Amino acid sequence: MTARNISQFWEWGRKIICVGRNYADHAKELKNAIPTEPVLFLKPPSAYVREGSPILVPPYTGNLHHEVELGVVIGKGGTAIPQAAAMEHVAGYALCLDMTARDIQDECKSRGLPWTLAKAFNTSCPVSDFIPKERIPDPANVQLWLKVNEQLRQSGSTSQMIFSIPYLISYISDFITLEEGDLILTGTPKGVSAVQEHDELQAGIQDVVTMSFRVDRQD
Ligand SMILES: CC(=O)CC(=O)C(=O)O
Ligand SMILES: [Mg+2]
Repeated sequence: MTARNISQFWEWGRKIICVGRNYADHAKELKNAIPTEPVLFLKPPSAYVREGSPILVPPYTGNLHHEVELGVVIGKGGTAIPQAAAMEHVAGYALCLDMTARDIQDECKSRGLPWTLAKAFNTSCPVSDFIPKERIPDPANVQLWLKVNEQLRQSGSTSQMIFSIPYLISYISDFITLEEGDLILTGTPKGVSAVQEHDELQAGIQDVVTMSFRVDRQD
């Protein structure tokens, strides 16, 4: 059996745990309350898409939004991980998009239903190459950006997060055991907006990584 390599964690079939409303400026732009505890939801591993393949607009949405986010790749699993030990469980990072069918999410919210079809569809998690932990020595202070057709839409620092990465790892692992290869999406800063078929998205983490994706309509 060939050994698995964490640098291809998206092929492992592990969980994607997403944190919502972790930036006050984004919570405000969507007129959501500032959370007092992390808001969590999941994407399946089938949500991953890599550069070279398109982001597909599901046929049931008319308002697909980009959300650029720092992803944290778990290298060592655990349950009830104390905050003080949380960073020992991190193998590295990835730049991610939390693609969101905003119209469907709004409808689900108003009807008290889960966000699954708004957040967990195929290609809803574009992901960059794996970034080893050493390349981002201070994940609490890196700049994320996203452009649509060369126009800057999102730019924000992870220093604006409401809940820190150690807090999130500890909080999540109290309820959901973390496993090697899991990915945590840590929330998006303000500037989310709609994308259309044929748009070109580019995103980056300051001088660490960039990635590009084309948007296509799903047949
Ligand atoms: C309202 C949202 O879609 C929450 C979310 O995903 C975020 O990043 O914030
Ligand atoms: Mg998000």
